[in-house]
Amino acid sequence: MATSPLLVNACIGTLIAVIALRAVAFLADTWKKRSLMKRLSKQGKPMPPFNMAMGHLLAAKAAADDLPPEAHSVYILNWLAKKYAPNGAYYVDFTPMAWPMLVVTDPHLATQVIEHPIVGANKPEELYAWFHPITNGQSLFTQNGAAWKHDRDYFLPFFSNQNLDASVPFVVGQMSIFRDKLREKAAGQGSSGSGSDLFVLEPLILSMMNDIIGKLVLNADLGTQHGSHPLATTMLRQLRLKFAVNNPLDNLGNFNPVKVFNLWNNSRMLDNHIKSQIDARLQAWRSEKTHDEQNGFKSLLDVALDSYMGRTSGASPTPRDNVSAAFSQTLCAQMRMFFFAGYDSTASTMAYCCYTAWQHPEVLRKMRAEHDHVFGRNVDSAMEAIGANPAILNSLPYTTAVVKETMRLFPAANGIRHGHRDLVLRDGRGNEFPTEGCSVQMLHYAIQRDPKTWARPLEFLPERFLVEAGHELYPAAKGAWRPFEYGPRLCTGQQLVMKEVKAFLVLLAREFDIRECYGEADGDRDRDRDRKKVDLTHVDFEKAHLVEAGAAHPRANFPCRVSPSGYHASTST
Ligand code: HEM
Repeated sequence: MATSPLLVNACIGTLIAVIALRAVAFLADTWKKRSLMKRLSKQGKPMPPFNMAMGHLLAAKAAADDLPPEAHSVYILNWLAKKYAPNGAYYVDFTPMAWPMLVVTDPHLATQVIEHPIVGANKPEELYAWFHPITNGQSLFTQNGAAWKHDRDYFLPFFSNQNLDASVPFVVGQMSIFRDKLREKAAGQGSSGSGSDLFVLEPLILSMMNDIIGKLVLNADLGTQHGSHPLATTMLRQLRLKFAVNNPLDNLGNFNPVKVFNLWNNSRMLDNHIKSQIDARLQAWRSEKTHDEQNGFKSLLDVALDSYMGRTSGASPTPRDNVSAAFSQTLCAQMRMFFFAGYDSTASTMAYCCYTAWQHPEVLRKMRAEHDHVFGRNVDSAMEAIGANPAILNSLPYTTAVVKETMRLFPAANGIRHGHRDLVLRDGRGNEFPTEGCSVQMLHYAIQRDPKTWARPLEFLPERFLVEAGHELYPAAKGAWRPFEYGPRLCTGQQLVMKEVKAFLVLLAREFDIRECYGEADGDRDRDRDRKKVDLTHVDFEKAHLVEAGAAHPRANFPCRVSPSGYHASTST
């Protein structure tokens, strides 16, 4: 049957109308944002050179051109801050790549943000689109108000110290598998005779963290340290796609239909995996009704199902017997978020600890001595000791300082809030920074390397976290160290992270020597570039500078060689 020309015309007409309407809405929105920046610019507020057509995109391009090719966008913001934010904050508008922002690089101003009763608790709406490929729905990262409080209550019991400590034996068990892999590498003694063959460390850490978080969050045995698992590989593929381009001007790639399809397809696969795990845990929950309570820790998913089904919630007198479709959808998005948040930034922090600690022999010496002191000289028994008594991890002040100093220099994330007309930030000299109409981005990288706050800011000095106020190394401002942010929206996983990273260092520090091999790994890259050297000036000369891959990660996945440290042999005399 021939299609009616009228119908075809109607379809084409509708399509054109939809496209036109979207274009008009887009232009109106861009105009509104540009007008705000123009007004702020006229008021003399600090910002890069502005024009109505391009906003600050040309300034971003100038910054990006000055940076190594893969550098994380925090370096663009930091580069602009050095030029345009003499008083600790500046405005930028990268629409349509990002939304108008007040970028804060001063801890006093950041403290005003998170202490504000409205702004301190509110995330910008636009963040939803950023997280969408990862979560496919609202999650604690993006929710606000009653919805955020309501959902958060499902998950908080998981993060009790008691439950986290109960998970530690499992965590160290997975770390031991990772340790065995490093032993194999170290025993291999590569062709150079100076440690293992060159390899990239971060994927091994990511697999370990996948397995840990798969269990802690989803009660699933992913086994990625022994082989691949579709949940982990799909999440990784999704992150790679999302961050395939990191020059702000290249982000137009998001309009590429193939990329859009692949993002959608990965998202569908992630939903299927998580939903089947929710169903599996629901079945387990039902059958456990007639069995004993679980021993040990409870996974985040089990905790949430418990709360929802009314089993542990005094608020709901009548226990439910099934999950609603709406709750299932919410839970799926939250689980996707927790899976990502749980493994990605922690793995990055662990890789950075290997980069920082092993480059500083004196730091390594002190950390090893602390481990000897707390665990005795038998390296193998330390993990058992931690499993048997997780609280022992609280007796490691120097190791804690190493982790904190690493997170100061290489923060995996940032803090962001939604501005409000009631909040105008004020610095000590009376400069004012209205927040209405902007997201307020607290740039951890800049705040944590600010020379006004930190003595010798680019040096790796764990001692700064051990000295008293008044000491030269003591940070000169409250809120200067904020990798987990502060206030009501601070990181829910902070305690878990600290336990995991400290255990990780106890596992590695005395047994291995780890040598970063960026120079060697870059040999090929530099040859490809006709030996044109990559300029590291604006990434503070860090070979392992941050790149965008979910959370911020060390460039090139941290190429290194490992070898047995011979530590105890050398200290036994
Ligand atoms: C090194 C590891 C981690 C770092 C550096 C980190 C950093 C952060 C930061 C900076 C925020 C606040 C964002 C903002 O203020 O806009 C945050 C929020 C959050 N983090 Fe983490 N995180 C880490 C690991 C984890 C882990 C292991 C989990 C859970 C398993 C987790 C769960 C969350 C959640 C749920 C939020 C949102 C809190 C809320 O708004 O209620 N994070 N994280």
